[in-house]
Amino acid sequence: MLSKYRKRKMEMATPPPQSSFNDSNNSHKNNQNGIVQSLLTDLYQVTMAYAYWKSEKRHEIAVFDLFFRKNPFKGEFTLFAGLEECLKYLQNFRFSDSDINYLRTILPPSVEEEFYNYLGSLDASEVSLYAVPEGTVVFPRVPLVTVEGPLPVVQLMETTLLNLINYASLVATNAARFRMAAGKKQLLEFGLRRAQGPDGALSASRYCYIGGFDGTSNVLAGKMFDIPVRGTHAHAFVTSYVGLQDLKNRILQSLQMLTPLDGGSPVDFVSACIDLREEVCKTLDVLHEETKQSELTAFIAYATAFPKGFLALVDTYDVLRSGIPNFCTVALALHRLGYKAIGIRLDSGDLAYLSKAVRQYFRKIADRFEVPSMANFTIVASNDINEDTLHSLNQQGHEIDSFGIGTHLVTCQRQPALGCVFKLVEVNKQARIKLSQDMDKVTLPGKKSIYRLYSHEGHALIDLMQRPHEQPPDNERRVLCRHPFEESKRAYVSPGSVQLLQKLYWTKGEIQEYLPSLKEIRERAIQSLATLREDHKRALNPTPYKVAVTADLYQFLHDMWLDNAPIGELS
Ligand SMILES: Nc1ncnc2c1ncn2[C@@H]1O[C@H](COP(=O)(O)OP(=O)(O)OP(=O)(O)O)[C@@H](O)[C@H]1O
Ligand SMILES: O=P(O)(O)OC[C@H]1O[C@H](OP(=O)(O)OP(=O)(O)O)[C@H](O)[C@@H]1O
Ligand SMILES: O=C(O)c1cccnc1
Ligand SMILES: [Mg+2]
Repeated sequence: MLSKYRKRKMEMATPPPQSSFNDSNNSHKNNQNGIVQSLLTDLYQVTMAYAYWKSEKRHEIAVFDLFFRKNPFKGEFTLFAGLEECLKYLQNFRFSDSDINYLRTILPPSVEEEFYNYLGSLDASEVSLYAVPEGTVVFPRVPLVTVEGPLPVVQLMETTLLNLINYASLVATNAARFRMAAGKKQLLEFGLRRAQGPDGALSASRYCYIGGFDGTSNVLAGKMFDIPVRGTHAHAFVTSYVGLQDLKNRILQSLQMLTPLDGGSPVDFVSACIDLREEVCKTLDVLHEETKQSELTAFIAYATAFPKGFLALVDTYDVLRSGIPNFCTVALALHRLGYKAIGIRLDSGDLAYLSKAVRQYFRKIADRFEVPSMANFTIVASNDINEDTLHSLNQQGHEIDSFGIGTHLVTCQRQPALGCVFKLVEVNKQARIKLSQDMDKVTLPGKKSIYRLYSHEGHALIDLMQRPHEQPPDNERRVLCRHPFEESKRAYVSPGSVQLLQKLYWTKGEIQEYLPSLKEIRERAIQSLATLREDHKRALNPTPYKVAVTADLYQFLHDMWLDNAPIGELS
């Protein structure tokens, strides 16, 4: 059954009626982040809009490309994310009376009143937005989004669109890298407490899910985005208990009694655990005096509260001498009442060594008590885990089933920003170019059609940009693909299949495409990454994926470059 939040999301896929563009309250609509609104921009966009308006450029039709120049994390791929938020931003794009009143207070008094009337009349109905589908793997210089519309209007959108895409794509890519490192193990995002503010945290939960995480600890993200929420418990829970006496009064009030799964009379769960403790310790070669009774108390309390979901944090005192014997004691007592404990979490120490040792202990318990499933208790690991830790753990061998990852994932500590830019490529059908000493920063002028060429085996081979009037590539024809800047780098490609990368997502004030659920985007990301050869995805020194232009676009670019580059004078 669809949850009510999912249903709301499905409704969002249908564009709102035209009249909704003029609603006065443009935030909190369609589940959109309330901070995302027209004023969430840099002042210079507004001042440029005024200067455009004053110089009668308001009807000029501009085309801007949004792209990045370098893949993050020393990798050779990026996952594109944030598109749905961009479309919702376009739906709501409008300056309210209070926005305009505020702008009056920050712009100079010389700004003409007529400009404010103009701002008040703006919406995104004359704007068209083309984009690569969210969750697609993308590469440097390829326009992820192309926006066409009146020059001042599209200019006003630059910063917001970049803001919505930069972090979303960065953290989704980070998550995808953690996913590749973790193989099929469960990945949980635990970043809320470490993220860059509440909005950073919500974005992280949402886009890590797209990138391949299985769930989040962030409850609000679960509610808003229909992401599975998961969690264990903290050290505070363990250290808050002093000993079994903490439970004594409660026993009298029947609070630590536990009813067997199949019904029947409640049993004294504390005594059930105490009865098992000696034998568990003997099996694990631990003196029962070494186990912390306060920890056992905490575990009993947690298991009584969640007999079907008992997972214990075992590293508060000593994993092997206390945490594991105490966990096994409670797990066996639960088992005798028909319940299955889930497992344990390790949050310190050598996670490879400890997980293997813990697995051995579980096997001993499974053998001794003849409960084979106890060998397979889930082992969750957390504590400052990053991508390299995952690779290292794989090399060492480990027995971890699930990773809880916070800081490194959501803060993208290894590379805290993706450098997406928004560059003008055409005005009134005339191509524009931005030159730079740095070749990588020269823009590709004009509107472009973008294709992904696949091998006969289905691997992505190359992304090809061409001028709009050129014949699209097809699998009947060998096509010359050129490096945009380096003359000697070129190759003929005979594709097995060809995909047009960008779709028209927004025009005439309406969303044009079905907006997939997060789960569907996540699925697309998995499929899109699967088309990428392993050598492009490997962690160390991956092979760059080729991004090319046709001979026609190459010529056009270089002619424009020469036309626009000033000729120096030596003296
Ligand atoms: N087997 C391992 N191989 C590589 N890295 C590991 C391994 N086990 C743990 N780590 C990482 O090593 C670091 C250990 O950090 P640190 O020494 O601060 O933690 P700790 O002392 O074990 O625990 P804490 O300080 O949280 O009580 C963590 O980043 C953890 O993810
Ligand atoms: O390590 P991260 O990848 O950020 O994952 C989240 C961390 O948050 C929790 O404890 P917290 O760090 O708040 O306290 P602790 O380190 O003292 O256990 C949890 O136990 C993890 O260690
Ligand atoms: O549920 C957990 O174990 C959890 C949640 C957030 C941070 N650290 C751990
Ligand atoms: Mg920690």
